[in-house]
Amino acid sequence: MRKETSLRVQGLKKTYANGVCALDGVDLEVGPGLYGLLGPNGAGKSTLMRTLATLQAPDAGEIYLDEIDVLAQPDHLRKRLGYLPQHIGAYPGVSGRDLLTRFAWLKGRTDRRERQAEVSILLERVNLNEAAHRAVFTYSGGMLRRFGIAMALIGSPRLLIVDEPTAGLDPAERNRFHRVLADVAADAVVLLSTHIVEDVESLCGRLAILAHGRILMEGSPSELIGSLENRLWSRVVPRGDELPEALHYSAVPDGTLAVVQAEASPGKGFRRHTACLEDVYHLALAQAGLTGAEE
Ligand SMILES: Nc1ncnc2c1ncn2[C@@H]1O[C@H](COP(=O)(O)OP(=O)(O)OP(=O)(O)O)[C@@H](O)[C@H]1O
Repeated sequence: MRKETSLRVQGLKKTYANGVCALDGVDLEVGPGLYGLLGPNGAGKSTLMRTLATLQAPDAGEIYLDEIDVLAQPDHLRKRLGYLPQHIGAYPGVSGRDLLTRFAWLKGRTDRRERQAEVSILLERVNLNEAAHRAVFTYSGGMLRRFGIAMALIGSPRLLIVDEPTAGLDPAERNRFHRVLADVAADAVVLLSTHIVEDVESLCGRLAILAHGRILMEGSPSELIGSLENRLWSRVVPRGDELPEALHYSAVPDGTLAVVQAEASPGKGFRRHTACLEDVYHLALAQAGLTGAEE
């Protein structure tokens, strides 16, 4: 039986040459299953993902995979890593099966029969069997993302890093993609970076909220949501009326829904609001003195 994989990060810091501090002392502990990394644009998610994938070095901090020091021994992680970046390049004319076969060869699958068998299993797993003969550049956005997962899964990685995978996917493709990820997470550590709160709420056993290069909150969706129980109120403010100060606002057909954090009702027209992960996300940003997207 495989030993359970775990990833541990301590005090990770990264400041780019232009002076932007993208990681400001990140601590994380991630076990098997799907772990969500949620944060606004510019929070430092991709920097953290690239650093964990050993594609760039941090200025300070430590990364351990299964108690092995990754910065001292990057090959230990690389041999066990599957990485799906934000963008997959285009490969004109090459079919899905051929491209995957080439990547398998590059990853050291030198035995032809084993390579072919692994490629077939992966195409099946991401539901691309029927499109395997088609050129990859004809794939839809969703098919491309699933193809990316198949590429990342060559060699059965124990750590899969997935950077903002569902942007631009229609609901059916998003669901298909989620099922593939959940299936992979059954026996690997999957780190999913996104700014789509619903993806994390429905998929991830644990999550961290990152902003300005710092972890603001960490826990399971139910723990984090539970901490807001009976503390939220909401009111639909008709269009044109003055908005109350609120944790966050969203457009609804009759005007604007204002969600407020308060121990007792903040005023006329407010009702108890059932907390969801989006409320937690906004609270984390508000407590850090931030709102929505960062400059
Ligand atoms: N190579 C780089 N050189 C200089 N600054 C960079 C570089 N890469 C990222 N940054 C800056 O570092 C900060 C964090 O960027 P990063 O891409 O890690 O955030 P993110 O959370 O992935 O954002 P997004 O959701 O928009 O992709 C941003 O302010 C960004 O402009």
